[in-house]
Amino acid sequence: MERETTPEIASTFKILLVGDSNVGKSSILLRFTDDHFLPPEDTSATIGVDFKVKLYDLGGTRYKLTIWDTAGQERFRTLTSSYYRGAQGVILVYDMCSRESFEHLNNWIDELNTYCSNDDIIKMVIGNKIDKESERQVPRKEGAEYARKHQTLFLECSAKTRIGVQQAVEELVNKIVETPSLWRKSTQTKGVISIDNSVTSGIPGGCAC
Ligand SMILES: Nc1nc2c(ncn2[C@@H]2O[C@H](COP(=O)(O)OP(=O)(O)OP(=O)(O)O)[C@@H](O)[C@H]2O)c(=O)[nH]1
Repeated sequence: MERETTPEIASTFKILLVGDSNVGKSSILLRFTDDHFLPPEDTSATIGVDFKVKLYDLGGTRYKLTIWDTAGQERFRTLTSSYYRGAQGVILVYDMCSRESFEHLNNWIDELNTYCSNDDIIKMVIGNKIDKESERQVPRKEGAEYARKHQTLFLECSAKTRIGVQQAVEELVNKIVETPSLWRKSTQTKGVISIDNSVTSGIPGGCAC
């Protein structure tokens, strides 16, 4: 009988979730890693930073994703610059029912440009909560236009219904894989975090961004 072999991990990618408080970053992460959605009464604001690790197979190759969920609230953002270190991808999230969170994307892009010196980093803008279509404040077209202007990937999703979540991460990882200059550099550099499937409040690390 043939024995199945566990594929080797080809590379470890660090992906960040940033955006205003309450847009659904933690919910998107939970949906992606555990296919679960917490009701509003069970959610709480992220303090500092959390991350989850997920093994991810793409085109027969296995990658380890460390996905960092950063606090949207200003008062918890004391470690900001270190979040970006060693990241290959960043997901900028807004709530499509909140024009304010969409308009604040500029601040998040400014922060990214300030703290991340790696021009190759793959960016994706995500409009979350599309299950609340009747409360929409940001037309899809406007989100897509914004992304085009800033040369980022774009998707709308719902962490609640799971629509678009898997696709978002898949598109981002695909793009990272297609940009070897990003991850070759990082895997050759010491300090890439390697922690098994657990959620923990972490001290950000990794290589220089
Ligand atoms: N209807 C709906 N509600 C959502 C969705 N995603 C998140 N929520 C709700 O939005 C609220 C905020 O979600 P979080 O995931 O905690 O938001 P966050 O961006 O991580 O917030 P911070 O940790 O403060 O930065 C919670 O009440 C969630 O239940 C979604 O896709 N649809």
